[in-house]
Amino acid sequence: MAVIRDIDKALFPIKTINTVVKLFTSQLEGCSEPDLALLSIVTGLIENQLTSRSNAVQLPDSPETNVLPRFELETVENLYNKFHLVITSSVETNKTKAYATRDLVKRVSDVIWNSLTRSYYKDRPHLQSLYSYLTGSKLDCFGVAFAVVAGCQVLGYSDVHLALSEDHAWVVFGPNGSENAEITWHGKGNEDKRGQEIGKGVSARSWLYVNNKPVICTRHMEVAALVSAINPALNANVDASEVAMLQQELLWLLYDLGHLKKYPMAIGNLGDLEEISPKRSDIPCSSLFEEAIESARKYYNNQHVYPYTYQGGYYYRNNMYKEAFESWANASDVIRLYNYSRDDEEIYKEFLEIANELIPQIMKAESSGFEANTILKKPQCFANLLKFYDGICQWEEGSATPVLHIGWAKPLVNTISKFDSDVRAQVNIVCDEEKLMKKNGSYFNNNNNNYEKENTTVIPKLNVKEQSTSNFHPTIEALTAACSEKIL
Ligand SMILES: CC1(C)CN=C(N2CCN(c3ncnc4sc(CCF)cc34)CC2)S1
Repeated sequence: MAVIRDIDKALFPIKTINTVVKLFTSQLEGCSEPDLALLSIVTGLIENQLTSRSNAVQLPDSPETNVLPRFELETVENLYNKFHLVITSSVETNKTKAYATRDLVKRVSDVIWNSLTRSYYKDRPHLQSLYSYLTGSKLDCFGVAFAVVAGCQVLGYSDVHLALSEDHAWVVFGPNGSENAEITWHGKGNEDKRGQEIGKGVSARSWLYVNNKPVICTRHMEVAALVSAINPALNANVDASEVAMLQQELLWLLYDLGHLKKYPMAIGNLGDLEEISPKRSDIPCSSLFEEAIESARKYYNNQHVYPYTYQGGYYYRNNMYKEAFESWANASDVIRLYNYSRDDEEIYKEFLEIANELIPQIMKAESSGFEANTILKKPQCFANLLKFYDGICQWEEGSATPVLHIGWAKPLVNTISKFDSDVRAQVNIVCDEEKLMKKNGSYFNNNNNNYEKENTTVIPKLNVKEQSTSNFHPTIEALTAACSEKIL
């Protein structure tokens, strides 16, 4: 029989957000390993109760007094014991080995996989927690990965950990996490590769596997992943504010304990929540977005895109268009060195929205009134715009699947031609050859981490004063030339 510690039982029935924070603190600080199953059941229970139709929208006042519906210990204990039973009854528990094996990890994945509802809408919200698994036999792709790691924790394999890219999850296991395995599906209509090693072939060059720089979680970072995966959405437009407040309080707890240092997306999630409802005046959301970028540069050799799109989105929402262009150019600087593959739809949609929705809206806003400080007069903005497009062109280069199509060209030409020729004439990008050595062995195989060395940044040197040829992708070269002849 599984046992929930007495110190945690004393916190039930849970009635306020602060009590949940105390439970997490007790798990994160008070014991050797936080109990993933317990914490996922508790957050899943609260999220599902507060985002289901039956719940009227109530405005919370504060974590201390914020009243939640009562969550009884018995409810949690029953689900907790059910998970332990599902796992221990299906996988032999005469644990002999110190480390997990590929066979063991695959068998735990099979237990979860074969107990899911036959067919259901996989992208529905609120399918990420063990509560969803245990009460509805439904999990999304992240939820399956998390359940497998929680299952391996139940079996006593402390070497099995969650590995996270920006759009996929798998596990590492064995001595120093030297082994890895797929344990869930990815995307639509793709055969799952469960049990296999992580992409060795072409997929290793796709953004989906972040050039072998995934976030490798500790148990505490797996708690950060389950908290990040909390979804406060009541519907497409409204969030349940108590759930959002709970997520924000738990992310601050994890941040203050240092467990977000190597987790850029969790820092970005906290930044988004802080922008909506600031809780810590000493740490503005803008500095959280910067921290996420610094973390990705320091620990993941700047191979992650989302830290820059978190920041770009923030600047865009706050009408800081010059800064948004710089963030998006930096995002493009990351994607340029990957090969586009069919597994990369999520980041494709991200760049498509920036290029064909956000930037055109900015150009419209900037060329409507008599903006005194318009970005249309700023060479730096034009330069970052070209860098943005050039990175996408380079992303396409050498890829089996094309990225750009005519739908990209119209907004692109429209945007470039909004800048006067005298402004465009001031721009010159001197690209660093090493940076452009795309796709040959050295960049993808070298381990010299350009971002670990202090202040060593390998980025195109931007010199907006002198004239000189640039090494743009031919498409950008042609478009820029066409602009100069005012053909467009
Ligand atoms: C700038 C954005 C469009 C805003 N939200 C973004 N995300 C929301 C939160 N996301 C995440 N947040 C924390 N951890 C993870 S692990 C993962 C891969 C599947 F397991 C995704 C993800 C994904 C990215 S990127």
